[in-house]
Amino acid sequence: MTPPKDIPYRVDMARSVSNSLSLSTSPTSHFHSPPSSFKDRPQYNKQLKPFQRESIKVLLLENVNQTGRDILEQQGYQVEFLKSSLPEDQLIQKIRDVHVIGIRSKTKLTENVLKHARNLIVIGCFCIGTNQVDLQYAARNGIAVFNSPFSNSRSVAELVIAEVIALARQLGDRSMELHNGVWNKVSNGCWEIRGKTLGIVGYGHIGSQLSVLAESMGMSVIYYDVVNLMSMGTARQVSSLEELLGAADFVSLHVPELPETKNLFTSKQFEQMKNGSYLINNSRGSVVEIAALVDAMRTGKVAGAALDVYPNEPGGNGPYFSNELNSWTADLTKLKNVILTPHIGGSTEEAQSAIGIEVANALVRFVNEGATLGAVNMPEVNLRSLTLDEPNHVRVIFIHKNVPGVLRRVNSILGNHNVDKQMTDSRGEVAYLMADISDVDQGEIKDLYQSLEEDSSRIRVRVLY
Ligand SMILES: NC(=O)c1ccc[n+]([C@@H]2O[C@H](COP(=O)([O-])OP(=O)(O)OC[C@H]3O[C@@H](n4cnc5c(N)ncnc54)[C@H](O)[C@@H]3O)[C@@H](O)[C@H]2O)c1
Ligand SMILES: O=C(O)[C@H](O)COP(=O)(O)O
Repeated sequence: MTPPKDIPYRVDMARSVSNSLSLSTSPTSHFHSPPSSFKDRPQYNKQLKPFQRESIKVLLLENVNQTGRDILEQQGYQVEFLKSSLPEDQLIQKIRDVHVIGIRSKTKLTENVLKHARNLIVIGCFCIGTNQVDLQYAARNGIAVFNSPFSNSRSVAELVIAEVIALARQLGDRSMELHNGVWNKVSNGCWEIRGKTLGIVGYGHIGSQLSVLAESMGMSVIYYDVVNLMSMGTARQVSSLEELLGAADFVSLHVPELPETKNLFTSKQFEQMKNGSYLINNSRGSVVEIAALVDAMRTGKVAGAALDVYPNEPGGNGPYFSNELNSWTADLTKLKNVILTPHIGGSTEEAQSAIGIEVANALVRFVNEGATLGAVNMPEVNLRSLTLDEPNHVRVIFIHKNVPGVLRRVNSILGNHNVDKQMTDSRGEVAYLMADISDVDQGEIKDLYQSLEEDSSRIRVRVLY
């Protein structure tokens, strides 16, 4: 593995550089050991060096909204912005030096990519889903991951409502025909949605929002979820997916990508659906086996489908939706009453603007203050504002393996100073300690840092001053 060059310390713009220590890496020092085993990593071999906010390098992929870019640039960070995601080899090159990366649903931050990220401290998913990131690997290497849990939920729910009506009225086909000069006025197989039953699979942020909208348009709503939930309005939770499929005229999927939701819909589930019902998938492409859907539509079992997500999706805009990407593409695109959209469920001005603000602010709080509130892979730890303007105040962040004896050792190190406040929490194998300490002379910061670095439980140390 490649060595880390810098560990981002908080930059205190008010402090003169001459007051600060500096951190540089020897060419022989190294980086994280294979995280799964938490093997001892070679120790960092460096001198403390504070760097300015301007030292923080941020890579934003996939056209992250301007709101998020503005927030990060206003901090003085170096922000590189790209409109699309990157293939793995290019991503590995780019991720080597950055401290922060912002992505959306396309960029795969696998172990193979992350192990090259020698300076990375935080990942921002400017979307809801985090399935594209190896969250465990990131946590075990002290890399926090943030997302925006519900800023695009309403946008997705509204799209589903549009799709329910569009499928019921075969709008896609009629529009396509007229674009091709064909007048085809039909009522056969076209329906009102009033009084029809919508079956929602996954009743979380999006599913429950959809429930409210559907009821307000006169639909009956049933839902299936693996947890017991409070129903919105007069919606009713059913006890099995099979029960839902046997009763719903429209089935809409809103589950996350998980091992349990992979191919949740295969020929068995299509068989269980009502004759002439409709399927809508705005969740993840892995949830539906498309070849089975194609079969179910050819037999007429399913009367229409709207898909926004696919097993393989292109990394950027262009003529890439072909059989090369997914072998069933040609079959699917020939079917009648199939609405295909390019993963735009959350793509509205409102959603993208809100996500940009939410995730960028979380990144700034983490980089500048170490706060992990809202992190999806780390314990949530926060302390009230830093008092670094006061002389000799330091914030210590110690991300470590969740094993016995660490607090005793760490507190004996911190106890040489005055611990003003401290918080620690753990999540699985990883624990996060944050402490504000005073009575620390500038000359003592290096020793403090190195003592923590040398602890066998250490995943990552940051000293903000
Ligand atoms: N198309 C898009 O642009 C778009 C936009 C936003 C989100 N999404 C996708 O939609 C998913 C759902 O979003 P959300 O915000 O509603 O998530 P959420 O976490 O709020 O809700 C998901 C619900 O699914 C339930 N669930 C999990 N496994 C299940 C299973 N096997 N069977 C039934 N229910 C199950 C959970 O208990 C939870 O209630 C996201 O994970 C994301 O992948 C897509
Ligand atoms: O997870 C999400 O929020 C959606 O899938 C949207 O992803 P996107 O930001 O890549 O459009």
